[in-house]
Amino acid sequence: MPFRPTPLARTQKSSSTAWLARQARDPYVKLRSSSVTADASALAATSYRSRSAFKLIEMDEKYKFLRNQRDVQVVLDLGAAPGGWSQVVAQKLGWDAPLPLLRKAERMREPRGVYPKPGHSWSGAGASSSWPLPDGDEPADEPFTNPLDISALDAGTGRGTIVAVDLLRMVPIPGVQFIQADFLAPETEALIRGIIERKRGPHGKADVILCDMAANSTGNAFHDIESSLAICTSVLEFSKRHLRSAESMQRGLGGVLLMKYFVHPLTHMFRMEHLVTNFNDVRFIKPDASRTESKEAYYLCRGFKG
Ligand SMILES: C[S@@+](CC[C@H](N)C(=O)[O-])C[C@H]1O[C@@H](n2cnc3c(N)ncnc32)[C@H](O)[C@@H]1O
Repeated sequence: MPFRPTPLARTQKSSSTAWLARQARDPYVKLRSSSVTADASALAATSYRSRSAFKLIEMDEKYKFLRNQRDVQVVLDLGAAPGGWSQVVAQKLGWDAPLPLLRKAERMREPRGVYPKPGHSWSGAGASSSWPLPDGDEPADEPFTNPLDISALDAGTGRGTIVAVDLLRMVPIPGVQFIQADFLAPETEALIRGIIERKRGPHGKADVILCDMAANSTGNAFHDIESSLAICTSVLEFSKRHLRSAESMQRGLGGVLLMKYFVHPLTHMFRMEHLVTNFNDVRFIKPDASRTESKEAYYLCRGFKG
C-alpha cells in the first residue's frame, strides 16, 4: 500500500514551508545573510547572531538609551542567547573589532546552512530547551553551526561592563561576561551581583537592564501570558534592587529598563500598576523589525524612581 502522509505530517510540512518562505521574504534575515558588505556597519549587520539585534538597534536609534557615554557603564542583557543584543551593546560600548578584523572574521565564516526548523530542540551544558520561535527569530543554536566568533580575534578594549544571562550556551563576545543560568533561579542574582560589584563596588548598580527573555511557548495563550507576566514581574523586582535611580544619576530619564512582553489586557494592567508607578517615563514599542503577526512588544521604562 502506498505511503500517505497523515494530516499531522501534512500540517507540519506546510508550516515548515510557510516558515521558510517567510524567512526568504524577510528583509532583516536577508540583511543578516547578505555576503555583499561595503562598509563596517554593513559587515557588522551580516554578523549579528539574531534578527532581534535589529529591534534593539531600532529602539536605541529612536530613544538613545545606550548612547550616553557617561551614563552607560554597566548593562545587563537578560535572555541573551544567541547574543544579537549583546553584540549591539558591545559595539555601542566600543568593544567591536576594527574593520580589517571583521573582514578577516567574515572570511573565516562557514557557509550558511539550512536554517533549523521551528520547534527545533537543542541542549547546552546544564540546560535543555526548545525554542518555538514565537516571533520568528532564528534559533539560538546558530552560533554552534555558523559562528562568526570575533572573540577569537583581538577586538581591542571597550568601556564598561556587559553581563549576559541565558539558560543556553552562548559563543563568547568581546566585552561581554556571560552567565549560563536560569534567571528565575534565586542563586543567579548573586552571580550577576558579583560582576556588578567588581565594577562598581558593594553598592554598585546597573545603568541599563535589557530583557528579551521569553519562556517557551506552550500554544496555550493564557499560559503563555502568565509566563510572560512572571518573567516581567521577576525582572521588575530584580531591577528595583539592581538598577540605578534617576536621582542618583541626576538625570530624569536615567536608570533604564527595556523588557519584552506579550500584548494582552493583563500585561497592560501590569504596566499601569507596576511600571508607571516606578518609572518617570514608560513607553510601549513595537519595532518595525518585530514581525507584525507576533504579539511581542517592548516596554521602555526610563527614569527609575528608586
Ligand atoms: C528571543 S531569545 C533572545 C534573543 C537575544 N536578545 C538575541 O538578540 O540574540 C530569548 C532567550 O531567553 C532565554 N530564556 C528564557 N527563559 C529564561 C530564563 N528563565 N533564564 C535565562 N534565559 C531564559 C531563552 O533561552 C532564549 O535564548
